[in-house]
Amino acid sequence: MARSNGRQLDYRVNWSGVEKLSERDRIIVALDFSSEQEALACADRLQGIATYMKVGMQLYYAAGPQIVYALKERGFNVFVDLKVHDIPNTAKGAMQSLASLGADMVNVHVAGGKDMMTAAKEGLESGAAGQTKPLLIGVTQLTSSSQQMMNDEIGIEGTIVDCAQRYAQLAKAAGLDGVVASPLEVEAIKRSCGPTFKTVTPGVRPRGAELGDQKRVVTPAEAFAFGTDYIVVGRPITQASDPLKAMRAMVESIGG
Ligand SMILES: O=c1ccn([C@@H]2O[C@H](COP(=O)(O)O)[C@@H](O)[C@H]2O)c(=O)[nH]1
Repeated sequence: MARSNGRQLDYRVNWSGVEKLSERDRIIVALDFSSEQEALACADRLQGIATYMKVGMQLYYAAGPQIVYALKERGFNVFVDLKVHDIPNTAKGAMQSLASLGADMVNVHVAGGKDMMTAAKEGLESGAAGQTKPLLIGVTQLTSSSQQMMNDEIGIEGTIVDCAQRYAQLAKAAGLDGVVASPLEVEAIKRSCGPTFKTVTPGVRPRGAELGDQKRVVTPAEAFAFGTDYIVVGRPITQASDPLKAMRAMVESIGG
């Protein structure tokens, strides 16, 4: 990801000029492992083909900030996916701490409300102290949630698309850079929040792959056709018998 004046851009500059980030560079690999060794072994296997790694709760709680430094040293962009959701003061403090890691993307739950998101943004800005601020992304509805679960268990009425769109508008009003949602909601989010408001979309599976706990699922090619900025893919790559082969097949499926 190229940067200018502390802003992250969707292109990078190389010897031949300015190059727009390819779809391959917009695949974020979710390193859901329980140790630094396993995570780095997988990341090293994907060197040269993957550029963006995600450190979620399982790995961060096991390996600590060191895993972020190790991935950055290897040249990867890093999304630290800790989904902060707390009172505004605590969310602000969490973001102040996270800002010093050198991550490229961090996130909060939109359900924490506008004050919490605003405080998180302030924390990130003060923690970054003049250095490049990571993208701040809000989680709308988890891709493991179904329409029925959202309505009957959580008690939110209406469709998931409407909910994701409303949460995205709230995230935008709080100054966030984008949201996590399913690719199925990207068109509605882009329509109401504009094309530069980022969408980061898990719930992506190659055709025929096991869905696991994901409920709102599309293929990588479909996700990019919906206009998403980033897809997040974990198990189809990391749990494959040959992660490099799985990654190559995915890159091929989206046209290289
Ligand atoms: O709504 C959400 C938010 C985050 N995730 C995370 O993405 C990956 C997906 O992994 P798969 O193995 O490809 O299912 C995982 O780390 C989740 O924590 C999500 O799936 N949905």
